[in-house]
Amino acid sequence: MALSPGTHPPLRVAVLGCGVVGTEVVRRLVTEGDELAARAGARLELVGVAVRSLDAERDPVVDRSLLTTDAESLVEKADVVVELMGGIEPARTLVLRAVEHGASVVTANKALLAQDGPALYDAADAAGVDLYFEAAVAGAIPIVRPVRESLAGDTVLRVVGIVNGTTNYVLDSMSTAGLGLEQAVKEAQALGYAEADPTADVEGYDAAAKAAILASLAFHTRVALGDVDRVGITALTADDVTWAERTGHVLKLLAVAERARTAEGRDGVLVRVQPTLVPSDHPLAGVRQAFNAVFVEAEAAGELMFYGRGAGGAPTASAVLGDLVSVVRHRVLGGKGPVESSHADLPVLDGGEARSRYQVRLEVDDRPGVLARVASELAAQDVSIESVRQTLQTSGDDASATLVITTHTAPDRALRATVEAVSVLDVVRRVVSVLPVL
Ligand SMILES: NC(=O)C1=CN([C@@H]2O[C@H](COP(=O)(O)OP(=O)(O)OC[C@H]3O[C@@H](n4cnc5c(N)ncnc54)[C@H](O)[C@@H]3O)[C@@H](O)[C@H]2O)C=CC1
Ligand SMILES: N[C@@H](CC=O)C(=O)O
Ligand code: NA
Repeated sequence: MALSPGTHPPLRVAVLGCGVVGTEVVRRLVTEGDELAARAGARLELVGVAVRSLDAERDPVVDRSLLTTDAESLVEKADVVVELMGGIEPARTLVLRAVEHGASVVTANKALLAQDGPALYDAADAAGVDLYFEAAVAGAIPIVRPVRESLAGDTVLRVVGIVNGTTNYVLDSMSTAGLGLEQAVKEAQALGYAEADPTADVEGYDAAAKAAILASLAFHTRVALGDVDRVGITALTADDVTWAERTGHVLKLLAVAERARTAEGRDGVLVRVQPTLVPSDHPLAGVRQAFNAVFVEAEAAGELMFYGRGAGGAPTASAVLGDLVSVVRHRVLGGKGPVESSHADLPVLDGGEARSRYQVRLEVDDRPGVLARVASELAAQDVSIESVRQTLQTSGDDASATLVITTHTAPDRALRATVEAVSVLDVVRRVVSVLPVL
């Protein structure tokens, strides 16, 4: 059956939040109205835009007569609610209220989904409406739909990605333009990439929320923000970036979600976000500025890679509008999108079970026997060394050396124990950094 906007009454769309993404969603609703109607099978009538302030300066594309500060009443008169306010409350209450009133919901709010996803899915399921959230992970990149639908017949083994545009922009600027962290974050904010509070970006919470969503979809298991082992980028220094380059790597904040088996044979999933050394010839090393990329490894499909703009108003609006057309098509033709799939219910394993190669950088005394003592601590934990690089520094009479040790794959737990043992050796002045290597 062909979709015809002429035969279906218009569907009422409410937009909650008119910031970076909300403004771009409104723009496309206004400028692409005919085309969207033809694709969706009904006109999308924008019935209101919930804002905090009616007087704030706004892009002229936003019709001021549609603005309201009464979001609660707005959601009650909509067929589809597009939540772009961010944060937990009042977004959560408004989404639930929308669903209770029979509206489908499209949201970009990864923080809310990673905290309260199951309650929202349950409510949408009970009400027989759609909950779509492509924009919540990696902005414009289609990744939620491929994992949730295209790979529904496969077994996903691992998902590895750069899923936060702000931190990728910051690390890229530190490496290529020599910017400091603070200045780079300011630029990312000005470009509309950062969260309202950029701490969510630089401390890795935003990437962790996205990792939790991807892991839930990929492994048919509920994974929440608190299940994700998370390290942000705030402790990284210009020196870390330089050393990464010297050793043939690029520093990236990576999200990794994978199936794993413990030494005792227990199956589960591991989900972590951490600064990682990516070999410079790896495709993820070439992901620059605020771009994102996600690798998916599945049993039958093999390796898949998704790349594109992970942040910014217009790219994110693209994903929101795609969802909007999908949920409207369901309204027009009947039917519903996928519901939550959490039947596998795998345990989320402790981060200590993760296995990786590591690069450990130490500042040590420059005297005979130092390397042997450090190496024997690694051997004691069964961590084997792949390579060692030593650089001498002299300042007056003081001679020290930087030791960069790359290990073979080792359990995170063993690596941590090794680093602790090494750090108290009298010849070791400082453990400068410990980073996993992809
Ligand atoms: N900016 C980006 O690149 C991306 C953002 N997202 C997500 O999209 C959502 C929106 O992000 P942005 O547009 O960047 O944020 P923003 O901070 O630019 O916009 C949010 C807007 O919502 C308004 N708002 C907040 N609470 C409100 C309330 N109670 N009532 C009415 N209005 C309220 C704020 O005043 C602000 O104008 C967030 O969930 C964010 O995580 C997702 C992907 C990319
Ligand atoms: N702040 C986020 C926006 C997109 O999700 C980011 O920087 O990636
Ligand atoms: Na996406």
